[in-house]
Amino acid sequence: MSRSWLFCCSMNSHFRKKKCINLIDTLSKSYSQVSIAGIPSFVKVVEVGPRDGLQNEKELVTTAAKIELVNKLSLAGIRNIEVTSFVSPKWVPQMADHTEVMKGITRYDNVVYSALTPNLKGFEAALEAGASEVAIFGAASESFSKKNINCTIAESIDRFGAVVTAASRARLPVRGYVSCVLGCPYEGDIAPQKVAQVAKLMYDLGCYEISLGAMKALLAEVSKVIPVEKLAVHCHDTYGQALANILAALQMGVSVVDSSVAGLGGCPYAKGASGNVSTEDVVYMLHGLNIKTGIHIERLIEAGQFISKVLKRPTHSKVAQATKSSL
Ligand SMILES: CC(C)(COP(=O)([O-])OP(=O)([O-])OC[C@H]1O[C@@H](n2cnc3c(N)ncnc32)[C@H](O)[C@@H]1OP(=O)([O-])[O-])[C@@H](O)C(=O)NCCC(=O)NCCSC(=O)C[C@@](C)(O)CC(=O)[O-]
Repeated sequence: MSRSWLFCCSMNSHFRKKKCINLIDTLSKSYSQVSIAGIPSFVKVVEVGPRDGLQNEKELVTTAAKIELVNKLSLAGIRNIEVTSFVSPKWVPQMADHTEVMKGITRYDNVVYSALTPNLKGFEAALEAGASEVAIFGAASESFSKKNINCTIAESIDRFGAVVTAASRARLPVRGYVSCVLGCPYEGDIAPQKVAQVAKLMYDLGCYEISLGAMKALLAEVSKVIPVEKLAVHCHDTYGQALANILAALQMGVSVVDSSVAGLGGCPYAKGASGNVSTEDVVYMLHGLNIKTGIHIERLIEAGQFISKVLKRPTHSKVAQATKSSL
């Protein structure tokens, strides 16, 4: 397999571009002989790049570039895109243009355009701007909750309750995030039982899906209180373990994976947390496992190249790097 790859990389530029993409497909298909028991046949990929990926950028990314990124991701076949967050611009200046971005994107019927909403004020603005889904975001760590949304876990559940009630009235689905599921940058280890407790509170409020950092022990605990088909995994690649965790989660029956194009991202209130796992690498692995996603990897790589150029930095996606080095 690696020999074919090297061969591909030594071909002339135009031919190489097309060929390498084809080779990605060929390589992916060749994995289809590898069967792993219990993994799902389709995975829903939730693209968080425009929100989680960009929120921590110091230099303001233009509204036009954000809109173009979302449009490119829609065209790449992504069906769930987290477009922005309706949070305080004093807390996250990069997301201050949430309304313009949400209103400026081209909408496709079969794509869900979601936004983070920490409280009722954020929810009302997201609804007015046309979000098709919202997400509330809590934490399994008291310290992180305080740093990130300026309230205790118990207070956050009260605020989220108000958002879920309003969303239900407006018939908008609500997704729930639990941060710090594999440890907290301020508190260190977090017990899986604590994660399960917070996840259950959010699930009981009415979230249709709960997104977690992945890991076997953790999923075993949370899936005791929430059906596994209602769980999603949201991995940052801080320790280079994201794909391994995602694979472990797939084997445990999880079929929703969050990721960020070009591996953009990091939470501004999580010290040292590097980017999310890149969507290109996740999709490449999934296709390699013969799991369907509906995503066109070539267009996805182009979307990643677009935003990396805007940010003037190389992509973090290994698949995009490998493809680019052969262009
Ligand atoms: C939650 C608050 C607002 C509380 O912040 P606060 O200061 O406690 O809020 P407040 O209710 O006291 O209001 C203070 C000011 O904020 C305004 N305000 C109040 N709410 C909003 C709103 N929704 N939109 C816009 N403005 C708002 C409000 O109107 C007021 O304005 P002022 O009178 O001073 O001019 C703040 O802490 C905040 O915005 N935090 C967001 C932090 C954030 O976005 N973090 C990153 C996302 S989480 C993440 O990345 C993790 C995740 C989800 O990806 C999963 C993972 O990777 O683990």
